[in-house]
Amino acid sequence: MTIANANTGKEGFLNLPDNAEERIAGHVRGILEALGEDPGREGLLETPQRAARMFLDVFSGLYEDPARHLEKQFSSDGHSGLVIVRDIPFRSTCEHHLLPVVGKADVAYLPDGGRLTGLSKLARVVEGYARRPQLQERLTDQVAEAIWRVLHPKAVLVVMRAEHMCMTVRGVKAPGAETVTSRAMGQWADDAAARAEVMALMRAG
Ligand SMILES: Nc1nc2c(ncn2[C@@H]2O[C@H](COP(=O)(O)OP(=O)(O)OP(=O)(O)O)[C@@H](O)[C@H]2O)c(=O)[nH]1
Ligand SMILES: [Zn+2]
Repeated sequence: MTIANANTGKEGFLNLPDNAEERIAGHVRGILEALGEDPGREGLLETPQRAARMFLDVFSGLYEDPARHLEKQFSSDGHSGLVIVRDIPFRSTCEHHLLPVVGKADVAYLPDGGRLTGLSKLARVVEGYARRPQLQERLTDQVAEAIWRVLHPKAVLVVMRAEHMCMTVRGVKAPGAETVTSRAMGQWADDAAARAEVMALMRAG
């Protein structure tokens, strides 16, 4: 499915616009010129094209549906306990400043007696949504909602911890400040004690 804005819709993704790399490179050249730099000097000659490839790489999640990774499912063979994959590293980009966000995600779900997905698929979903201009809150919601929608579990909990370079290299300059966001769905949204238990397991040594 293709929709107008991948980050305002709950599902879907964009088509890569025509000549995207060339157009981005032209704008990067314009930024360098506006800064008073000389885009013709040796060190900057290939920078517009290189930066364009970088943007297309870090925003590649706009052009895919990350939830599709969860469609690869298999039988739980009777396992009815929860599944946690923790400390999944991710890199995203804050949509306000276009600076990196670097962090870790803990993803947990309680299978509904039947289907499991591959562990790596949970990391692929995080990666896919992270590769968009993001708010950490929206990223957290998108990962939780994709698992809820595709796997139909009894419960989902996603916790993300990240450092925002826009708070580190500029502005308030608070290196080391960590932003923590969470989204619980299903049983864990309603049951605070169960949610606390999962959070304790996420952090257990
Ligand atoms: N809620 C939320 N805020 C974010 C995220 N990433 C960046 N921000 C914030 O977005 C805000 C943008 O605020 P503005 O006042 O418009 O921009 P600014 O003048 O550059 O703000 P300062 O960073 O305070 O200098 C800042 O407070 C950032 O810290 C995020 O993932 N979630
Ligand atoms: Zn920012």
